[in-house]
Amino acid sequence: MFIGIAALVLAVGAYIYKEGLRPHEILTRLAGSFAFWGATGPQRTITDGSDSKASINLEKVKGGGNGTADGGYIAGLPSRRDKVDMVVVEDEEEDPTTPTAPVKIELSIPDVEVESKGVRSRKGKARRMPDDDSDEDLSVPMFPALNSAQRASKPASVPQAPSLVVPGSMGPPPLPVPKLATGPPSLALPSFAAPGLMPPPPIPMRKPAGSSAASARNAQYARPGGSSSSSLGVPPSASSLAVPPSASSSLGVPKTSSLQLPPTHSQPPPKPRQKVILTPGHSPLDWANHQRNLPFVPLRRIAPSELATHGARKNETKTYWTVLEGKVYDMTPYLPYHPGGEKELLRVAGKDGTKLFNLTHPWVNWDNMLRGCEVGILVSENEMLKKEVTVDSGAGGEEEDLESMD
Ligand code: HEM
Repeated sequence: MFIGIAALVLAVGAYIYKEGLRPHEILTRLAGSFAFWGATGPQRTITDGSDSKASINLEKVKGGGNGTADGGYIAGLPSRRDKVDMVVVEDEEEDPTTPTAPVKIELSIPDVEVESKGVRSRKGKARRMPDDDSDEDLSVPMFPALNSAQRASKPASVPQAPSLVVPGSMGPPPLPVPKLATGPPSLALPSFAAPGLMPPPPIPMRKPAGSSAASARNAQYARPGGSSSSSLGVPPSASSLAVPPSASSSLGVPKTSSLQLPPTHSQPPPKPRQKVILTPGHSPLDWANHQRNLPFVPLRRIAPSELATHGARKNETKTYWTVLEGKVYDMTPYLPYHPGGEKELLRVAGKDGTKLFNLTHPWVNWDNMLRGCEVGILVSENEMLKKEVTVDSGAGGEEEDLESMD
């Protein structure tokens, strides 16, 4: 009896020392302990009168002299917390001071959301709660509570039943957690329980290629025969980082190097700029000023045959026309202002230049730039013939019809 009391006092002292409790905290916990031990019979029943958020925090108060590592019984510390943190069950046969009868702790908490993860014995082995009358996971979490990494590695807990029974002698099967020290009582905490010595979080594993949405997106860039860039998840834009063949050969990089990204043929290599040196006074700003001073030309219908007479060759008119999206422009005054040079501009003289224009510089606002150069709209030969018939029959003027078409 005396030894038992001494051991109890030692355990309490060690517990207070370990927890660094202040006097008022000790009193609070003691009060909780008395309330817990005040239960009668071998079964300890803790009932929270409230109907929600009631919980119990069970901690060891008696046993081998330290808080968690070696022996001792459990102190129930009812509190208003949301979770049951731990239930530590003593191995009865190792502590002669405790009754030999199995001790059952029953928590009767109606309508309480209790999250429990497991039961840890005095030797540190976590035990699963035996299947109760329900198939829910009733195990209580170990103390200290699992860290986020440990929680993540466990299956999600299910809501707890209002009644929680912890048999003292017949514990649930052990959980795969590190074993606690079983030597003489000491204040040494197990590695996973020591503050600041929590196991590091698991290293995030990179998902295998092909399983993620990103790799699925990259799959569309994969070459037909399959390429290393798709399996590595390298976006096609990264191909610009590849060593060009000429450089790699001069650097002595073997062409079959696995480090070299495969060449992509999705886009042709960019052409070097072909801007010409314009004669002074022919800058874009000069053209803007010059365009304002161009004489107004009444718009009219123009057939392809007439357009062809304003081509680069066999041109007696000495004016050069082109068509952009159905509009006929006399680009003669613009020739010396064209940043790409007269020669390039004359490639579309006498024909529709829309396609070549858009292939070269689709960003250029031709409609604005050539507004003063517009001479008419392109119509087919048939339409020109019809119109001539109409004009001959005296049904209105040609220019009026063109305006109504606009
Ligand atoms: C007919 C109306 C055209 C207009 C109003 C026009 C206007 C322009 C303008 C404003 C630029 C400078 C673009 C810039 O700096 O970003 C330019 C550049 C150029 N244009 Fe045109 N252009 C025309 C037709 C053509 C055609 C038919 C060709 C034939 C391929 C052509 C070939 C070029 C070239 C090679 C450049 C130099 C591109 C560069 O800066 O690298 N242009 N043009």
